[in-house]
Amino acid sequence: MKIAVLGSGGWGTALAMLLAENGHTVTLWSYLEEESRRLQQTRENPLLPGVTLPESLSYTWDLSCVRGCGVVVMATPSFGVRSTAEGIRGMLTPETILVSVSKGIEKGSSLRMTEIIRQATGDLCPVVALSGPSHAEEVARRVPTAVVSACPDQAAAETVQDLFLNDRFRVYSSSDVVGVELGAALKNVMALCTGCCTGMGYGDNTKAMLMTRGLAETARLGVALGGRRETFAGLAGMGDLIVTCTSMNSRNYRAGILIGQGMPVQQAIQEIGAVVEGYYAVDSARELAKRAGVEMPITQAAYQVLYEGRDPKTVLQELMRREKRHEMEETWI
Ligand SMILES: NC(=O)C1=CN([C@@H]2O[C@H](COP(=O)(O)OP(=O)(O)OC[C@H]3O[C@@H](n4cnc5c(N)ncnc54)[C@H](O)[C@@H]3O)[C@@H](O)[C@H]2O)C=CC1
Ligand SMILES: O=C(CO)COP(=O)(O)O
Repeated sequence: MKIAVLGSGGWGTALAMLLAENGHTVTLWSYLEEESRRLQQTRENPLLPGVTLPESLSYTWDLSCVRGCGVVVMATPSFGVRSTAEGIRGMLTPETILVSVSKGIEKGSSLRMTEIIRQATGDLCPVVALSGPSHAEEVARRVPTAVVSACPDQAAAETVQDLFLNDRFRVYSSSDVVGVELGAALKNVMALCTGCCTGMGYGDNTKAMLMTRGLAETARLGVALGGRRETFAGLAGMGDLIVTCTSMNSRNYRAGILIGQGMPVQQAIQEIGAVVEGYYAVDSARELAKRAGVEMPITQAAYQVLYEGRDPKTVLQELMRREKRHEMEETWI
């Protein structure tokens, strides 16, 4: 299969490697010409240390590489998804399958990634979300990993499942694209929160509390927006939450640690040197929650720290002092 991967950050590069190793003809598109030239010359991506890119990969910074591709993988940061999708409109056919691997919710519109792609490309092709606990650094090193391929069009989800599957990358299929995409976007917010508490010197108890209650509020929003409750117990929900809130590979978790240690938010994001999606998602998630009438106290707390400059210790104290509740009093898995 001829495949274009759009976005040569850590994740786009790791997935292009995997698809090339699965025998596909893969072109890796970079947003910046110099990034593409550097990849071609060095066959290394500094975001994936110690990894050599396969010889069979092709590189370009020209979006017309999508012409004639059976599958196009959208792997830019969430804020670049709309413009990249608009750039390939007119080069697709109804048979093309688009795969979204970006994790976020668009600022302003509060649309999920597959919704943006469908809108920007004229709703011509099926759009599959591929998500789950999968740090690029580990996938590139062939560490056994499992993800989920989600689309209401089951045939498209299964085509993508087959393309990516191999003996170190296991892919499940799902029809719950809403649940899968919201789990992906919100776990980044929770990783910023758990990182922040780690940075402030709190321990494993605090981390487990935020992860568990964070998943509860994520599922509450997801179900209100049409996702399935069970999805949040799966790879794109609990699975990705675990990997992102516990790994030093996580950009969100590491940014949270720096913020918890007292570094200003923008400086912490700069310091990470790769996209910190939770920063963008928190604003849109808060907006979605408001519209759906869903309570999301941890997301709200994250917003106050990230956008209003409030002291994280005070915000955590306020979370702890909320009115007492029954644990299972609301929608839960
Ligand atoms: N890195 C990882 O382990 C994983 C990342 N993801 C998701 O994949 C997406 C991409 O993440 P990474 O590869 O880590 O990002 P990254 O930060 O490594 O790479 C960003 C890339 O985007 C390009 N870029 C910057 N602005 C752009 C724009 N306006 N339009 C298009 N491209 C632009 C940069 O040139 C760079 O190549 C994110 O949504 C992330 O949440 C998902 C699973 C794993
Ligand atoms: O989505 C990811 C792992 O599944 C990557 O998480 P970070 O963006 O926090 O590194």
